[in-house]
Amino acid sequence: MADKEFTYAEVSTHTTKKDVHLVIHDIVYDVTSFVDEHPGGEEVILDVGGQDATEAFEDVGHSDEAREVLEGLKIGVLKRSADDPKPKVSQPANTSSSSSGSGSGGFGIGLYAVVLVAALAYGAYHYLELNAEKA
Ligand code: HEM
Repeated sequence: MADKEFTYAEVSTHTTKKDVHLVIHDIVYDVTSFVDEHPGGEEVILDVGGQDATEAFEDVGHSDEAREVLEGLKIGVLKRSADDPKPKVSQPANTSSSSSGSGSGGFGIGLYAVVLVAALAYGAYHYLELNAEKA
């Protein structure tokens, strides 16, 4: 049977003690029945109710037993969409433009060097040719 898909917007409407969903590793859990039993207290779960609790859950270093409980609470998977709150990802937007800028600068200097060497070689060739004619 295919997993039911939930959007982040749907999950975020379940935030009360009587109805709390959360997301861990892109899986959606209905933890309503477990809130009262949670050894770490109900507060911490309600704090991340309706949100992505992956970091909170993993930071504690929950046991395999905790993961088994989690397995039983699964109700579906998260269907990500463009306007979801994004996990923190550094955007190297400036890096690419500045590196291409310095790249073309480097190429420019290289090109000057090639032209200069060619001009010197051409000059030297003519100089030697003139000297040869004189002799
Ligand atoms: C539905 C998700 C969760 C389940 C099934 C769950 C389950 C458990 C279980 C079974 C324990 C006992 C220790 C262990 O077996 O690791 C525990 C402890 C604990 N949990 Fe959770 N937990 C969940 C979510 C969270 C979240 C989101 C937090 C947020 C910080 C949290 C914080 C803690 C803490 C601090 C303890 C340690 C309590 C103590 O040793 O006094 N848990 N959890």
